Amino acid sequence: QKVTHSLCNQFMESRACLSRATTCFKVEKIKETSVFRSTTTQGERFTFTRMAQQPLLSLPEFHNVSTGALVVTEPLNFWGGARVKPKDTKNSEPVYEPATGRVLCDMIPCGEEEVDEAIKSAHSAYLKWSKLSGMERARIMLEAARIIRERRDEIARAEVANNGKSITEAQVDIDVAWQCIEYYAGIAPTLSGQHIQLPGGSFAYTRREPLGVCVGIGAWNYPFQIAAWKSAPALACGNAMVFKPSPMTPVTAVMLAEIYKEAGVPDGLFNVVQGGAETGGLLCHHPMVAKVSFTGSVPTGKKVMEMAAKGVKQVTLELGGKSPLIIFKDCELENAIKGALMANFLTQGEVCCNGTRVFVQREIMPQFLEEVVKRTKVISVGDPMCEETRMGALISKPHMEKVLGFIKQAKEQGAKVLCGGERFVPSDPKLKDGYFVSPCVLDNCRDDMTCVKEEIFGPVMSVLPFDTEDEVLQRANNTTFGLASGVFTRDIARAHRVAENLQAGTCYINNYNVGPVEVPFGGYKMSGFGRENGQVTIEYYSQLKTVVVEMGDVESFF
Ligand SMILES: NC(=O)C1=CN([C@@H]2O[C@H](COP(=O)(O)OP(=O)(O)OC[C@H]3O[C@@H](n4cnc5c(N)ncnc54)[C@H](O)[C@@H]3O)[C@@H](O)[C@H]2O)C=CC1
Ligand SMILES: C[N+](C)(C)CCCC(=O)O
Repeated sequence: QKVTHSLCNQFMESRACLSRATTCFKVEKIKETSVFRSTTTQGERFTFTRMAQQPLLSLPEFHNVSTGALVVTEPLNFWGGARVKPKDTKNSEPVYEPATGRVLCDMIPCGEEEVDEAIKSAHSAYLKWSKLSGMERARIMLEAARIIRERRDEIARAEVANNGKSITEAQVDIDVAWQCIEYYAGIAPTLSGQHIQLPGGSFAYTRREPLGVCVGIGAWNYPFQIAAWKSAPALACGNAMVFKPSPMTPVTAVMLAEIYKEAGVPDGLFNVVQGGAETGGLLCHHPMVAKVSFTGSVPTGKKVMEMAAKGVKQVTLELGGKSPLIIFKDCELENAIKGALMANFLTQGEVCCNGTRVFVQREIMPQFLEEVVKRTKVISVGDPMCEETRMGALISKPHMEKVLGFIKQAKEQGAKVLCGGERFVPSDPKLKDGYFVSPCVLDNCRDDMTCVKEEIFGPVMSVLPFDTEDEVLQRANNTTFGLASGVFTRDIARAHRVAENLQAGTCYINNYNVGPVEVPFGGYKMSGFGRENGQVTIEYYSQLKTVVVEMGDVESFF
């Protein structure tokens, strides 16, 4: 209510201010884009965004929601500027709150007709949005970033209820989301081409143009943040987007859609369709889609690429990893220990770039293990809505069982569990059916064990001893994945040499899992291609047109 009032006031003030100035400004409301444009008597154009032409869209009130209390009943699809009720509820699937195992809402997948409607809605918005200048797009995006900042807590709480991660982490995720939108808003006005001089006064220039309708397909580990990482560069370049969240986390993407709408984007610019593999397939095959950006597993990534290949659509793939973290004996041990914990236990270990193969130089192994185990044992696992909690619940019961299965298999293959690795039942009775696993450190690991080769996507750190730099580099690179890597050492030359020789899209030196939005993120090898974040991502959401201009006569051979 408070927000609604303050924005309405702002709007009324803007209108009042403009009507006071009617002698110099002709005000015209451009309905479709929700951008108010005014022309001065001198004919200069002045555009500003604001926005609330109607009472603001209602976001569910998540402010004080506690674990076990939220039930989501509003439709979770969004296109044409509004939430859309599903046409057919027959394939509905329950969505669980990971911390309690209780049903939070139903995920009702979109069928062919709905996907088609969403894509057509995106296309009509694209035709308007792509004609705005970068500055005009930027203003609206900055407003979206501001609204996210203002609603950080309620979005974070919804994310916690749906994903199970701790509120502290969810708040950071929401911050990263608005920072990403703010960052690309800053880049939007800088998009430009080149001017090339040719003989006889002729010349050519290049224009950076959008692709059209882009599809985003998200994973369940960072639901809101992934939607922002994909939509921000897409929108900055002048594209529209249809986003499909994971069927396990359908709740927060639609909040982003409402926020973009409130900020002033044309209806249809950012749409949400719910569904799983089938809906994803419909999106990838649709002839009006120009690009697919996917985050998820390697097998699904391959399918997405195959489907996109049929329509020669561009693809960005953010896939899994089994990243190495190399800790040399000359490191600052305290930081290396903190780095190893950050590399393994964020979001209950469900992070694609986690450094889950921790290579420790043999001489410092005893001190390293002692400290890491001591600190892992005191990680507070429990109610993810509590500020004190540091680790919440895994995404689903089957996923929890899969993670526990990996740990069992590791033991059978000779690994030693130094701590954790069991289902954890918090004392609070409402959490007794939650999907909690105590964070686990595995010793006595070998490179050929399943826990060292495969992505577990749970709170499991595998520790491996090494002796020399050459040996550890060879072992670290002996994987089909290549998303991230890390090295802890005080030797500056070694740090850069190791970074150069690790086959991965990111190498962290003396830290791990920091992800400022200014920095490109993406994989080598089977961890995918294309990048998210950073300036370079503009290249993945735009195309270059060359315009050649003849200033003389045509020279013809004929
Ligand atoms: N790179 C990353 O950040 C992530 C990696 N993973 C890995 O993947 C494993 C399985 O997790 P899932 O969520 O089941 O990943 P997934 O790869 O099956 O699903 C990711 C997204 O793709 C969609 N999808 C599934 N099949 C599709 C198809 N045929 N066409 C188009 N879209 C399709 C899903 O609905 C979801 O939105 C995890 O255990 C983990 O190892 C999972 C989540 C994130
Ligand atoms: C951990 N962080 C935020 C740096 C990267 C998350 C990427 C992902 O798993 O989708």
